[in-house]
Amino acid sequence: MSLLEVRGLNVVFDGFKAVTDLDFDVAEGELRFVIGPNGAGKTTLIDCITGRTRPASGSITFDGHEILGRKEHRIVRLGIGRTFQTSVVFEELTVGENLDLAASFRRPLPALLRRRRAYPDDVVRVLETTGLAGLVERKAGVLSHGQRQWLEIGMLLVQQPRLLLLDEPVAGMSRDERERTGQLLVEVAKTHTVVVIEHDMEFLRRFATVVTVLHEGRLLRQGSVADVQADPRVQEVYLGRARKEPVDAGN
Ligand SMILES: Nc1ncnc2c1ncn2[C@@H]1O[C@H](COP(=O)(O)OP(=O)(O)OP(=O)(O)O)[C@@H](O)[C@H]1O
Repeated sequence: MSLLEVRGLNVVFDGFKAVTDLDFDVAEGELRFVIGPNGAGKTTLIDCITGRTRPASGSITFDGHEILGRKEHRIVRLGIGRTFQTSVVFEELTVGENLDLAASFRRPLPALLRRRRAYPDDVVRVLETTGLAGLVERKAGVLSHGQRQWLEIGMLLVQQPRLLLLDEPVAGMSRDERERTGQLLVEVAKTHTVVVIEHDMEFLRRFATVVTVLHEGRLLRQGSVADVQADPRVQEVYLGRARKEPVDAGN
């Protein structure tokens, strides 16, 4: 049984079919990449999984339980965390405070109200995983773009989700930042299941194993990076429509 199973998903916005008959499976421990040109339905898929958008029909099970129709905060509590394309950090708080606040989601109220001298173990662990330990007292508002993205991933990790859904985590990053992010995702995927929406083909070639390609709300292709790049339909979709980044067959 897959950790996440999407079956026959259909999403309609004012008569426009954004997602059509989509099946999508992710096994526990996978690091899965989802690509597709603008408007392919990638974010809509994540919105359905997280309870933000209600589909017209279909089924989504997480660990065998139907989650369609559940409220967003209940889905978070089941262990599904997501990042957004826009940032959600508190700029006036430090890196440590942002993580502590995110972690407090799992703590009882008395622990929240008590002033602590040191950060709790889960926060310290995530500071190390994300490479932000040296910036713990830095205000989030002055972080670089990459550091801010790592903080957001950290804010998910302290909530101990089983499944992380990341929406374009390397968009706007420098080459170095992309490399570090890829390594972070590989590290995170050792203990979590991770689904990453990403356009950057170089990043995919470097870090992806299985890639799901969506196009106009449907599953176009799923396979290894090499399979996906060699598929003429995928090339057509990217070369013919997106024109942003050709999917070349070689490397
Ligand atoms: N709330 C909404 N109301 C109406 N149409 C919507 C809504 N949300 C998404 N859409 C439409 O549904 C389609 C799929 O959008 P979605 O954001 O899922 O695409 P995407 O693959 O994530 O694209 P991008 O790479 O541009 O983020 C698009 O045509 C979009 O305009």
